[in-house]
Amino acid sequence: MPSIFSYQSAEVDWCEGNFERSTVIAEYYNTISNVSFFVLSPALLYLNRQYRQHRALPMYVVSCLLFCVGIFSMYFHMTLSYVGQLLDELSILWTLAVAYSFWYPRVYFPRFIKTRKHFFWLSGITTVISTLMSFIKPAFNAYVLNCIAFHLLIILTYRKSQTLSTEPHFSVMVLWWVLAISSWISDRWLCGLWQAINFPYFHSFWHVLIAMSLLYCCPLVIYFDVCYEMPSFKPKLEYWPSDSWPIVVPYVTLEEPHKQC
Ligand SMILES: CCCCCCCC/C=C\CCCCCCCC(=O)N[C@@H](CO)[C@H](O)/C=C/CCCCCCCCCCCCC
Ligand SMILES: [Ca+2]
Ligand SMILES: [Zn+2]
Repeated sequence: MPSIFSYQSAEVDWCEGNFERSTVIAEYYNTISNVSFFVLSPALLYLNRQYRQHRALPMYVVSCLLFCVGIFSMYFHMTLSYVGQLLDELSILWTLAVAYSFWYPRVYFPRFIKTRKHFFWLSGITTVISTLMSFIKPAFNAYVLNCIAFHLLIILTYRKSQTLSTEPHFSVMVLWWVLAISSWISDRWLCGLWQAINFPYFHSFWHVLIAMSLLYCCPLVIYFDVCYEMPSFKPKLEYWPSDSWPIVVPYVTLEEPHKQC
């Protein structure tokens, strides 16, 4: 019986051929494309440094977890092991749980939850139970995670409809997310077709595209947090290196005077 650490012991195998470019890395492009997460987390911390000064704990914890997502995803695609798959999925689950605990809007708390501390406990208990359940059918976990991402998108859509000033930024985030999820589904469901045309690389595109959508999603979460939870500041979306460049990285700065959200 193979060990849970052994190569190819995972329930899923992505479309890219195994060991085609290396004898130690099972899926070469799926492994190296996770570098996107190693760029994403320091970029978030550096660009949103003004906000980080006021919300140090959430920013450091989420950035560290995103870095861990990159490490575990690399390990998974390198080995295609059962442990790798669970580490990959559980790191995503815990990152989402921590982000929800810190930033989920108070107005959408269930009726029986009165404070963020109570919400923290609710998220913690739900996540521990989900972690235990994730061992039942690991291949199913990814679909649940994508449903949580869709829920996050709905929450952000409600928030955006209340503060129209984020309009183009929001649309660009949705565009990156649609491209990302289309790549993930293509790789999962249409692998035969991509292998027939000798282009089975859509899962590595997913890694880059979901990191791009997170580059837009995180400043949006920060923007709404400043609007609703930090009344003495006014958030402003800025773009690095400059507004006029074709590809930009958004971030949030804080202005002190009156609030207009
Ligand atoms: C101020 C900060 C707020 C941040 C909130 C966002 C928290 C995001 C949490 C996790 C993101 C990680 C996603 C990358 C996964 C890459 C690893 C991977 O490819 N895993 C696959 C197997 O290799 C696995 O099948 C993937 C399963 C699906 C995961 C779904 C993740 C959803 C991420 C949410 C992104 C939001 C984008 C914006 C649109 C609403
Ligand atoms: Ca494969
Ligand atoms: Zn992956």
